[in-house]
Amino acid sequence: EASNARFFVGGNWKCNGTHASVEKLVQELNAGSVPSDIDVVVAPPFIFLDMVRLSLKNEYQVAAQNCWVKSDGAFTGEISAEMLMDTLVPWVITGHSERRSLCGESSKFVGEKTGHALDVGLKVIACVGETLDQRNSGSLWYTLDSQMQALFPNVKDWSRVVIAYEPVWAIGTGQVATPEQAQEVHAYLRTVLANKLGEETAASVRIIYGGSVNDGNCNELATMPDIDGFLVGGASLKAPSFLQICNSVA
Ligand SMILES: O=C(COP(=O)(O)O)NO
Repeated sequence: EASNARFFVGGNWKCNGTHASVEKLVQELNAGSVPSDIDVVVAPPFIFLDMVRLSLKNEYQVAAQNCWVKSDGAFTGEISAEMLMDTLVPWVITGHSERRSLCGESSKFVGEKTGHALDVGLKVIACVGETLDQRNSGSLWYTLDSQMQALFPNVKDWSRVVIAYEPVWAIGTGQVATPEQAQEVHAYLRTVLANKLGEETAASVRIIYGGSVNDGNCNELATMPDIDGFLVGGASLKAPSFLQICNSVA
């Protein structure tokens, strides 16, 4: 049973970086300090994962931004969960909305991928979130519920899962969800978990918010009872902002 820190802050670097910029970012993160009682996990592109894992100080952990749904084999271009375990990468992000939209990943596929990653031994940040159309057309709760229900048949060990709520309309737009909007969805996700797993397990699963988080809006968001941290995109590429966000949740 993983003994999880109460709060979790992830940094999703997405498809960004050069050796030089990654080296600089790692140096700046190593020069900074983060609270010891939170999990801080950065997700570089695959090609920089080993370099970052080896050069980041122990206060930080690393994640892959994705992995394949099956074990090693004839899957050209894919990286397997087994390879991540073998290279000592403990975390993986699954179901990011950019992969759902750009790579056609269905909730069923994300559920299977999440289950496989956990079965292999990884810890998973599983992403859910609605588009603006889904929110405005009244299918917000249906969308979130179906994304969550796809996880349950595959996930056996919820102690190694973090749920990231990332409204698509807030990702990369500067239009952050209000604390009330985020709390409303996080509370709903907590209820979905409780209905399936019981209150105790539901309370132990970190539900983190992502979508235009920055050092100016993180403090108010962090005060919400069901927001257990963040999954930060753009602001995670700037060490001062990311460090400020990490220190806002403690
Ligand atoms: O996709 C995101 C959020 O990105 P931004 O912070 O750039 O909106 N996290 O995984």
